[in-house]
Amino acid sequence: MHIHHLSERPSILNTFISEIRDKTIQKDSMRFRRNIERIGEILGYELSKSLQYNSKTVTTPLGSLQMQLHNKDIVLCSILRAGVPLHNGLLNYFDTAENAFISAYRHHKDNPESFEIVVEYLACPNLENKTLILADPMLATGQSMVATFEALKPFGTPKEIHLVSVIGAQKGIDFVAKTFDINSHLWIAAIDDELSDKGYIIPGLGDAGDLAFGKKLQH
Ligand SMILES: O=P(O)(O)OC[C@H]1O[C@H](OP(=O)(O)OP(=O)(O)O)[C@H](O)[C@@H]1O
Ligand SMILES: O=c1cc[nH]c(=O)[nH]1
Ligand SMILES: [Mg+2]
Repeated sequence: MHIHHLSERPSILNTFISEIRDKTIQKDSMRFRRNIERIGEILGYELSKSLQYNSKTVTTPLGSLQMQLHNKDIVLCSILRAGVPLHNGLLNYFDTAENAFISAYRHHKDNPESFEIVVEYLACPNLENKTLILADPMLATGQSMVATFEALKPFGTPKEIHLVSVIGAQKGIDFVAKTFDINSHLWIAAIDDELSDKGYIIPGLGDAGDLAFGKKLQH
């Protein structure tokens, strides 16, 4: 898997990452969602440099020219709930993409430190020969990404796969790198070293779904 760690080189991206991490600024949920969306726009722009382009004729009022434009074969799939603002950011740029949504949540049985990933809702177009972008802002253990990938298999074989994430733990990245094809890509804004016993990224940012949409009751 090709790993593109985009904050390795400082840019305006760091401002948005610092705001979603900052324990005071992140409490403004509208700003939190918008920052995730802005990061999605930046990750989408960087990802776009690796897509396939074809020469197309563009006609202006004064003449015409050839331009390299990307194939409109993208399926954008995000994992509910925290994936929604990241999805919106990517869709701002890949505005003709087809869309897929999947729900994956951590179900804690008896022990709060152990959980399984439950996939319940899935709406997906045909993936055969498409460019699949899988988006989830947090890549902690990597289990949600892998469970999603498994659930999407009956919908066809994409010609290329791009994972997009905001913050990842090195352990989770190593796990997904083992599962996904060697030619797939991970576009990630920041990589942290640690994962807590409860599967939280350290220093991370906390619970992205709760910060974007509010606390949920466990059921
Ligand atoms: O890499 P993993 O260990 O699988 O963890 C990452 C998952 O955790 C978060 O979702 P969460 O379960 O908190 O659901 P939510 O979006 O509804 O808050 C996040 O959005 C990922 O889907
Ligand atoms: O640190 C983490 C891990 C999983 N999900 C989150 O929202 N945050
Ligand atoms: Mg959550």
